[in-house]
Amino acid sequence: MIVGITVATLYILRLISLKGAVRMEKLDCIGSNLIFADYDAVELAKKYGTPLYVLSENIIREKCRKIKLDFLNRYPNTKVAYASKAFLTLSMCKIIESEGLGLDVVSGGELYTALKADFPMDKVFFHGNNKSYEELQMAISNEVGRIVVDNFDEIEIIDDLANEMKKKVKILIRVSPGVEGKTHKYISTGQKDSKFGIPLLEGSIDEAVIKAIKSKNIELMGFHFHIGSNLFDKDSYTLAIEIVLNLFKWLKNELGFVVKELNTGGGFGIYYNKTDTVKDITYYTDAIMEKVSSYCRELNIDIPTVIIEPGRWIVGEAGITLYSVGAVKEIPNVRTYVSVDGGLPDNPRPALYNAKYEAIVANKCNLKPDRVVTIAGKCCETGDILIWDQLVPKIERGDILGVLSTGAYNYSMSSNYNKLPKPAVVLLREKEECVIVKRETYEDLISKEMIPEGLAVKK
Ligand SMILES: Cc1ncc(COP(=O)(O)O)c(C=O)c1O
Ligand SMILES: N[C@@H](CCCC[NH3+])C(=O)O
Repeated sequence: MIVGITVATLYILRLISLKGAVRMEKLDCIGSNLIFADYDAVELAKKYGTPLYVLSENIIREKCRKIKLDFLNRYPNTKVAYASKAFLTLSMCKIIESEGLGLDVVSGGELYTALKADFPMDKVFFHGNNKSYEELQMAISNEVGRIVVDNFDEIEIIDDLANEMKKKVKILIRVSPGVEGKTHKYISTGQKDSKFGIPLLEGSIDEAVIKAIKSKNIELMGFHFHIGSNLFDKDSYTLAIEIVLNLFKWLKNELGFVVKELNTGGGFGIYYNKTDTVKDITYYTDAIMEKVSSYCRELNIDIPTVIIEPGRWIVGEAGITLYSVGAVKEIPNVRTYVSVDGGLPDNPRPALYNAKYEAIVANKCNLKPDRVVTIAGKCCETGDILIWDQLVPKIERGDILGVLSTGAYNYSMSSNYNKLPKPAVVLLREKEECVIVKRETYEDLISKEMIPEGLAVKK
């Protein structure tokens, strides 16, 4: 771990940031090397190889603590479940558990990871728009805190399974409020035309609610919505809250049913690049809590427990990915491609969502960026471009590139396309770094493959 920054370095940093290279928060520069969360990025790359996912435990914990301070401690009857799809390993479960937060899981595999990490099951929210019988059985037998039901069918299946297993299952019903998130189309979920949740505007919700209330095996605790991901405006949350609270009012008046919980999902935006105007967490949470309490008062209904489910906000900025630069190809008057030793398989977000990242040349952070290049991955795909236009200093084979804000939905969405082994994940701890996921080997890549006898070629 590195301690102390020279005045000269700070001056250079200020110069670089003034030139608009990258936002330098959590980043420093000592000599020529990039320091991320107090660790020398070049040394990490040397020690563990590249590509390498690097995650700062301190930053994750700071985020958890901020959420506790600014949300849980300020508002009674609130809960936070970390959306584990953003990044989930056994170690991450331990961090989240020790910070006292809950966990949102969305598959048998995520639930299995939480179970193996001994995560308290009563703090787990089990999501999914197409949970299998096996997954539901797994969730019910392990007594997860809440199953977040996505469709009418699922209520019937849970009812039957709970009856067989002699369990009483606490559920939330996920609704789609008909509010579109201002984000990439592929990560907007709250609109009417969505595969997630029961549409509120169609009346089909009444049937689902009545079915759940009537079941002796189910306890309907409340409702859930998630409008979308990487949102920078609060208005979509408050609009959705109004719509869902009207349902609460209807349930109270028509069925005498008092809703106890409202889960308003995740989706709080983070810093990826200079164009993002990042908001404090309180921008969202204060608006959510203000709307819930004022609108409940207006409707004369009880204020429910409010649950939020941030994923990216907790882990996204805690991660960087380190790559080695390989081929540099200049096409005069067109562009310069700088290829790195990873790409789409370790970060599919640029290709999937046109996500815009920023990078810094980790072994040359003291040099003034003076040219614009395109950072390409090594996959056999034209679309495997990590960053289209990145300002860098002179860059060449052997340089180390750090791509920022890769803590969320990079490792968790990684693949072995082109049979590239997945990178290791290194956790930067208070005193020393630890490998929390080993780098895959070529042997790992074929470890599950089998050759049927008849295919053997005689030699
Ligand atoms: C139901 C649900 N909750 C929470 C999240 C977390 O989203 P984010 O990581 O953007 O906070 C997601 C993912 O989009 C989700 O689908
Ligand atoms: N995978 C998405 C977020 C999750 C969307 C699921 N509701 C992303 O990388 O931004």
